[in-house]
Amino acid sequence: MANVKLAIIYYSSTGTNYQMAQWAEDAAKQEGADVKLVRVPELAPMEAIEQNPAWKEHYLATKDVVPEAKIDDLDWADAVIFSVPTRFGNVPGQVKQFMDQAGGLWFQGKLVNKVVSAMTSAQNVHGGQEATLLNFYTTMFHWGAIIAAPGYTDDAVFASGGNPYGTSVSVDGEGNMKEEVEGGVRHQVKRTIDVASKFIN
Ligand SMILES: Cc1cc2nc3c(=O)[nH]c(=O)nc-3n(C[C@H](O)[C@H](O)[C@H](O)COP(=O)(O)O)c2cc1C
Repeated sequence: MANVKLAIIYYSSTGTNYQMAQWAEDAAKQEGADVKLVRVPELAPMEAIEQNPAWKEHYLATKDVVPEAKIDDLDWADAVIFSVPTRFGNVPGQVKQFMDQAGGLWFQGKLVNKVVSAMTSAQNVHGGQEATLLNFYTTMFHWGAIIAAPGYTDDAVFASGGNPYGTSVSVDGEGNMKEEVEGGVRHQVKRTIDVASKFIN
C-alpha cells in the first residue's frame, strides 16, 4: 500500500497557522504519510511587516527555515491540508496569489481528485472563520478536488469548537489561541489521509 503524499500548505503572519500546520505535520507523520510542510510566499513589503513586531518576528523566524510552497507541490501531492488566516472573511492575498498560479495544472486536469481540507483562524470567535473556509472551498470545486471536511465525524470536532468545515480557532491580541484545537487538527489530518488512501490504492 503506497503512502499518501500530503502537502501541508500554510500562510501565517503571526504564527497561529504555522502552529496548526506543525500539529498537522506531526499527525500526518504518525499516520505514515509522506509529508511536505511548506509556507505560502510572503508578498507584503518589509515596511509593512516591520510595523507589526509579531509579524516581523514570525517572518524572520520562518523565512529561512520553512521551504516556500511551489505549484509543483500541488502536482506532487495526493492530498493537501491548507491552513490560512481570515482576512475579512476570505483568504489572504498571499494565498490567492499562490492559488492563481495553479491555472496551468488546472488546465492539464492535474488538480482533479486531489483530496483537500482547510483550516483557519481569526481574531474574533465569530470573525468569519466559516466564511473563509467556504470561500476557499469554492476554488476547490473548480479544481474538481474532493473536499474531506471534518463534518461531525469525531468527538475532537466538538471539542475544538464544532466547525464542520475545518478546524478553526480564534486568537487574542497577543496571538494566543483562545480554544484548544490541536485534537481537531489531528483528526482532520487523519480523516484527509484516510479519504486520500481510498483514491491512490
Ligand atoms: C487585513 C486583515 C484582516 C483581518 N480580518 C479579520 C476579520 O474579518 N475577522 C477577524 O476576526 N480577524 C481578522 N483579522 C485577524 C486575523 O485573522 C488574525 O490575525 C489571524 O487569524 C492570525 O493568524 P496568524 O497568526 O497565522 O497570522 C484580520 C487581520 C488582517 C491583517
